[in-house]
Amino acid sequence: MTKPVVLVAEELSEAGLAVLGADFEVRHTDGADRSQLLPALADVDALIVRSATQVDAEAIAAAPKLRVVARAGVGLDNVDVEAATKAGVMVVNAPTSNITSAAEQTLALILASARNTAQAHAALKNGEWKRSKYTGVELDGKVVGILGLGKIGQLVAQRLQPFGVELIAYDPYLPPARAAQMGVKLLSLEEVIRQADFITVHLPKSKETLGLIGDKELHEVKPSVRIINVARGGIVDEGALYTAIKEGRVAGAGLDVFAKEPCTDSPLFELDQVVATPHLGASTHEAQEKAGTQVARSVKLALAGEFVPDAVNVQGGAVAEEVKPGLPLAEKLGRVFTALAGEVATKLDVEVRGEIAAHDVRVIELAALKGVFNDVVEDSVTYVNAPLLAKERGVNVELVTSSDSPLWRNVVTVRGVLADGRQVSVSGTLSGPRQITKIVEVNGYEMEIEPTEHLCFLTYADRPGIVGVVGHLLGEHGINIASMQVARDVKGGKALIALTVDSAIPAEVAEQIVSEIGAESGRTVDLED
Ligand SMILES: NC(=O)C1=CN([C@@H]2O[C@H](COP(=O)(O)OP(=O)(O)OC[C@H]3O[C@@H](n4cnc5c(N)ncnc54)[C@H](O)[C@@H]3O)[C@@H](O)[C@H]2O)C=CC1
Ligand SMILES: O=C(O)C(=O)COP(=O)(O)O
Repeated sequence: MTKPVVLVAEELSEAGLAVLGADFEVRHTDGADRSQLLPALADVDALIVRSATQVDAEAIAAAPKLRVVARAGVGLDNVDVEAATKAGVMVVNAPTSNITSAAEQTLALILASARNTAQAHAALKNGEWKRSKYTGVELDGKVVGILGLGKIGQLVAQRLQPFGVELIAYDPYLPPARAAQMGVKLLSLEEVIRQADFITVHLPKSKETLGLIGDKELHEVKPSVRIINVARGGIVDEGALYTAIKEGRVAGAGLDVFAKEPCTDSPLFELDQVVATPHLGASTHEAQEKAGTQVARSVKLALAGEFVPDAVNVQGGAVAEEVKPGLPLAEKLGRVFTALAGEVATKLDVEVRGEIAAHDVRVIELAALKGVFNDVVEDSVTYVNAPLLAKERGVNVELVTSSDSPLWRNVVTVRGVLADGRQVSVSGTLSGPRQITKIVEVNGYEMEIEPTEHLCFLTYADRPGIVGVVGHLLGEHGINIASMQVARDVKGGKALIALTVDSAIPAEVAEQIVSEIGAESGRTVDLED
């Protein structure tokens, strides 16, 4: 059997590679070099990157087998998550792996900026003993403004507390009470900018944050302000910062990140007030070990078809052990539903009843949707793009849960309303100690069949002789019946035959059966992949 291919496009820790182990074919490439990256993507199942590889729509299109993109770190601004989602590709990151390192790097740059450490060091190594030129400022008693009080912003706040600073922050998405618990006062961006002696940026790069600190803002700061950016280049406009420092409107800056990286020739590097590092926030042994092992674990889970807690483009929370067996069941029910419906429903309810409903079962809804669209679209359908496909087709999906399940311990139902108002439903359960998949209801008829690869459902007017005709016609075409069940609403009313057969029933045979028994509907379902 060929092993899944994992393409490592940037440096990954030895510990991360060790977690991948021998079950995968691990290949390496230089992700920053497009001429290497794009051809290398042709047959890979997983891609591992850091910040230097642009995983854009072009890269995703170049990887038809790709199932997961793993970012060994935090920022996902180099990954087109939307394009990945459309292609059904899972995106994961390692959200806590390097936050301590990034926070410590922030402290290093705040202190270095306050005390001119780097500049004095360079001068001394150059044979210059200059003391007054490098007179700095204390942190004690100063106001530090944190932009983005998320994971790293909070670690920075904690670490700054003992320095005797006053902490203020701008983060409209954080409850003020949470900030207050940490001794941080939440203010508007304008107030933070006006009051701070140090401004430290810990925002994600997005349309809203790009250029957030630009020329206008840099005209409103205290001239003594020092600006630190260990988040993403471009959130502080580099041109505006250069001019502000040159004009004495900003006292200094500590920069780890740049709008375009690698960056070796920024005009900012000419300024003595600027201390800069080449995106080293996450570059510690500890952070790299954590990032490498976390993403390697996620890649393994993703390629094993398991739910991945760190996936950023899969809805739903952690999956309880009790819920896991329900996933293939729900997927199968989704496929049977589409075969029965013959079209995409306008309204779809995924009902989960019984003991498992006590858990977070949102993933069951995903699995059902995956099944519903499996035979509808050409592209591969995954937990990632299934909700998107439903949305694109205007299907109104609802998850209904209830602890009440009178007949079965747990039962999952996929119920839909079609464009002409018809209702279609199929329910299933996992039965007995061996947890055998059973279909227990179709369109309101109770039954108990084991869904094998080939199924057939016939609805007709209840009368004698039908089973014989169906058996005879199938026999004539060499199709062996594995099981058959007949259910009806009332004697002489509407009846349903559910069949499992050993080989696919060709369309013309199904049509012949429907016509000979005058069936209201006949649906065949082929569940093999
Ligand atoms: N220099 C380096 O090597 C590293 C840089 N980073 C970067 O640090 C930044 C922060 O990372 P985390 O703290 O882990 O992220 P996070 O998601 O935990 O925190 C971001 C905070 O920003 C806030 N926020 C988001 N959009 C906002 C907006 N438009 N206006 C105001 N606030 C907004 C959020 O509410 C959140 O509290 C990211 O840009 C990440 O890429 C992360 C690790 C290492
Ligand atoms: O994790 C992040 O967001 C970082 O900026 C770290 O980037 P890196 O993995 O060092 O290229």
